[in-house]
Amino acid sequence: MKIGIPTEILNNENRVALTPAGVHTLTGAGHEVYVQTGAGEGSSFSDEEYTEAGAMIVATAKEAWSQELIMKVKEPLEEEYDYFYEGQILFTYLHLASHPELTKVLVDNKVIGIAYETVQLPDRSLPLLTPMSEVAGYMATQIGAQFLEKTKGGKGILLSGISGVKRGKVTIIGGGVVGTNAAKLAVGLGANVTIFDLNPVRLKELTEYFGNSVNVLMSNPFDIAKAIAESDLAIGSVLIPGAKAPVLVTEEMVQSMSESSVIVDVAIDQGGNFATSDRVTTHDDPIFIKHGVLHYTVANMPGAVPRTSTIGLTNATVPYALQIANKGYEKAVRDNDALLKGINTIAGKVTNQGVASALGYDFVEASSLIK
Ligand SMILES: NC(=O)C1=CN([C@@H]2O[C@H](COP(=O)(O)OP(=O)(O)OC[C@H]3O[C@@H](n4cnc5c(N)ncnc54)[C@H](O)[C@@H]3O)[C@@H](O)[C@H]2O)C=CC1
Ligand SMILES: CC(=O)C(=O)O
Repeated sequence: MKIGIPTEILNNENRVALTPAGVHTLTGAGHEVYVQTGAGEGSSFSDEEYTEAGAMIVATAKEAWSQELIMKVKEPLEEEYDYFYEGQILFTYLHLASHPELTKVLVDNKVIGIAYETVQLPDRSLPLLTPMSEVAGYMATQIGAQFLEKTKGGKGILLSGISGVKRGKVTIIGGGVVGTNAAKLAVGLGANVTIFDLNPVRLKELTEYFGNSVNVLMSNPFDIAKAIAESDLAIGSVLIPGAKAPVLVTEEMVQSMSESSVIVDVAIDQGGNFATSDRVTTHDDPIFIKHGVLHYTVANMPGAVPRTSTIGLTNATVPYALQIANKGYEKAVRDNDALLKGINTIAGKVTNQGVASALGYDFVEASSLIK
């Protein structure tokens, strides 16, 4: 199969969909990989390294986009919509529930949109989201700690505290991959950490994992309101796969936070968990202030640590890309239910229940549209 790797064009998106090692695996299996010149630069992979791994370097985005299978990192931007064509296989993060225009263009052009974030194993885990969630979880605490510094606009709190001075409070809503990694770093810094989750099994796992170093609580509006009011740093990491993110922190709760506290709404890529997260920010200009609280709502946080993220992403995606390329997408998804769950659009239909409900499309089972 012919595989295209365009350069990412989102603000400070320095990741690329494949490392040279990933290219080597695909070309070794007999596929042709076309990498747009410079696509790996942000992750410190040169055109020469891609060539050595067996890729062909192409000069333009159009050439990369005109292949059969397009592998990307982020959801396409408006400037890229003209590259869509009927039957094209697009394998990338899509987050369609919060992107109605992109959904319409994919549907109108009958693109086969396979979203990394909805590929789901039988145990309900999300193997192509997990590596970037690990990154974003660690970053959420790291970034939150930085923006609590007075020089960055924060209230001037050191999360660890010092002898004789109390430590900072961190509240994490959603104890999945992002939430757990955010908590690991916050505990490491010595903060007073509370995690909320709704799933009793997950609550038990978190309690066993963290012991007494974290307060693990059942998610409900009453206790979330109390925790948020006392938080120096609040992190949003609740996901319902495919669907628009649930808003669990109301505007009133944000108003109850003290001046210059910090919110990092990691779930912003699906719309965000805070009622006040009304815009997506960029790495160039990551913060806005509402009710005196700093909001960080960057939807491509791992783009800031591209070397780690590109390698982690490629490790996860290549086995699936190989199945699509070796068998063709129809047989690949028939043989692998996890990959079937990744299909969000096909033949002009929306095939993810969460996306269909969020955007008002009829939901059609992907399996009914696969030969
Ligand atoms: N902004 C960025 O750059 C990035 C954003 N993300 C996003 O972060 C979000 C979280 O991702 P993961 O941690 O991988 O998901 P996950 O599926 O591992 O975790 C979600 C957790 O939310 C819990 N949950 C569901 N409903 C809840 C409720 N009402 N209250 C409390 N908890 C509830 C689930 O039980 C689960 O433990 C996703 O939207 C993902 O796309 C991930 C990576 C990068
Ligand atoms: C998950 C996602 O959208 C990202 O890593 O940018």
